Amino acid sequence: MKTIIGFIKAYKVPASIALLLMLIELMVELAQPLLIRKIIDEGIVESDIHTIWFWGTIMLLLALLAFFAGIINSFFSGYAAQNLAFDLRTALFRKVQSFSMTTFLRFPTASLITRMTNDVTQVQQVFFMSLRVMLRTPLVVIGSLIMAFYINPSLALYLVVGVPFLLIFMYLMVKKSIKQFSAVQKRVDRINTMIQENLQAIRLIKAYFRGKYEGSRFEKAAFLLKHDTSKALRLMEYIQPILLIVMNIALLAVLWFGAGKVSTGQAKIGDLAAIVNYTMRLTGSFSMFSFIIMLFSRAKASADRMEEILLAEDMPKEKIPYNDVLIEDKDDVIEFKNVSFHYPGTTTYALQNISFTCRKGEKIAIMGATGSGKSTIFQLLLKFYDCSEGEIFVNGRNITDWKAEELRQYLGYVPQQSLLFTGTIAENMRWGATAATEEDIEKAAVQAQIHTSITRFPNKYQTRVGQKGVNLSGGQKQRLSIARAILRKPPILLFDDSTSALDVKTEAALWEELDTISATMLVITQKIQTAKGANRILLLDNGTVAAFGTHQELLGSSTLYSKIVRSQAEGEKYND
Ligand SMILES: Nc1ncnc2c1ncn2[C@@H]1O[C@H](COP(=O)(O)OP(=O)(O)OP(=O)(O)O)[C@@H](O)[C@H]1O
Repeated sequence: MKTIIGFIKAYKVPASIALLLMLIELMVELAQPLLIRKIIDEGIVESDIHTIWFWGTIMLLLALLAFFAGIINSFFSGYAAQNLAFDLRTALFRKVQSFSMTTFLRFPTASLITRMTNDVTQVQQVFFMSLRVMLRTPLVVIGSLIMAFYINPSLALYLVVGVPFLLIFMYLMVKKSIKQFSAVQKRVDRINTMIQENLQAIRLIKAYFRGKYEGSRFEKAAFLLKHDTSKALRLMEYIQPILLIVMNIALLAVLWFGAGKVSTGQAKIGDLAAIVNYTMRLTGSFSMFSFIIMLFSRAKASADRMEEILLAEDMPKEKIPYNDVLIEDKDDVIEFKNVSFHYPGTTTYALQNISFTCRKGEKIAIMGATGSGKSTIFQLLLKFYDCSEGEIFVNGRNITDWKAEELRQYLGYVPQQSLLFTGTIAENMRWGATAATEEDIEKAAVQAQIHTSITRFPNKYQTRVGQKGVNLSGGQKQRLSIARAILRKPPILLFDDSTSALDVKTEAALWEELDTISATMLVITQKIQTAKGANRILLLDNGTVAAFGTHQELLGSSTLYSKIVRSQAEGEKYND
């Protein structure tokens, strides 16, 4: 909560103005029964029409003052609450961007989305309501009690009896409901996860005819959300009647004993009317509490969830000085020295004792069965994770001495899954190289074998690709991702099975073009044909190096490699 309060502090000026205006409303509210008392005792009882007119006009003017104070209060409260929501959302987004991969994977994506949307809205609403009415409610309670004592202490005592009981009762309710609303927000997370997964996998669901099954899964999650929300709200439903019972008993006592005092002359009729009026306001404020408790409990749960993100560990601050100067070219551009690695939270090694070197300008193919650790090699090279054991050198410098930003400028990465952003083709290509000219873009597209396809679109490079590039084929998306990486002209290119969707002819043409680029390349592939085009092949088996050498060398020395070659040759024969 402390962190969120830090954000609120930035709006102390508009919030203070709003609170000041709210105090004006409050004072008018508390003055009304006093004025009523005056009108009854000095006007009605004394049959003085002038006094009735005078105090009646004052009452009207005060009501107008409260009306305008309320309008201006809404403006300032709205301004502060909207800006708070903006600040929280952007801070959360920036924080998530700064996460290390380990921290990022700790939070389900849908939960991050809920926290940046729904949770922020909960806090925004409560902040607005606090400045408008929430803080007024306890003040009305305190103010009404003080005024009642001021008018007639012995009658006011009847009101005081119930208040401590109600306060303790409400404290216990808040404690319980915060827990229940945290559970509700978790259910919202779950629903968001399901929606996200389903919309992404809509083709698969249709193809497998699993719409009904997914529908019933969603129904179950939606039912649990409804169930938990009702449970949390039910708690609130108990509060209202209990508050009303206690306060109505107090009101009856005031009326009963008040009537006695009026008849014996110990109190005036106006006093009794004013105290009854304060009691009604007190009751109204207490019943507002149940609503406030609900909003507050929900917002507290949301604030805690946001705080979890804001205080989560981000990438360790790098103490390495930024090295703008191009690093001296070394013959061995990449070197893995006895590298072992297991993902955080697991004990099984994804890579074990990996050693290999890649020379400048060389193209190395990385092969191996699925799960053998190929992509993990790239994850380590990109410094998404630190090695558990061993060392990695890029251009002779240990990557622990590379600033992540500098290293990633040096590496062009084409991920396994082609990801495109909503925008035009040109925007997608320029995404990693903002200074690229139109000629640069076209050249990269030609090299990536995508230029001809792009020119066939009516708007060519200005064609918009939908969410994740839905209007492009798998192969087109892969080539666009490759074009995006080579447009940055990095000295090292990493391809993670990025040509899997290409036909043999297009892929051959692609490598012919890419081979003219002077970059060093690491190419993860499943295809012997692609591997044959590389200078050397690194064959992984269950996280270890099974073989490393040229195609010919491996044919002679590695039974695993020969087996893969034979099986793919047979597959091709079968295809013919
Ligand atoms: N984020 C992660 N957390 C825990 N384990 C992981 C994670 N990513 C991968 N692994 C595990 O590490 C091992 C190597 O995975 P990796 O993705 O490197 O394999 P791969 O050879 O690239 O497979 P594929 O060809 O299917 O892409 C696998 O056993 C995998 O389950």
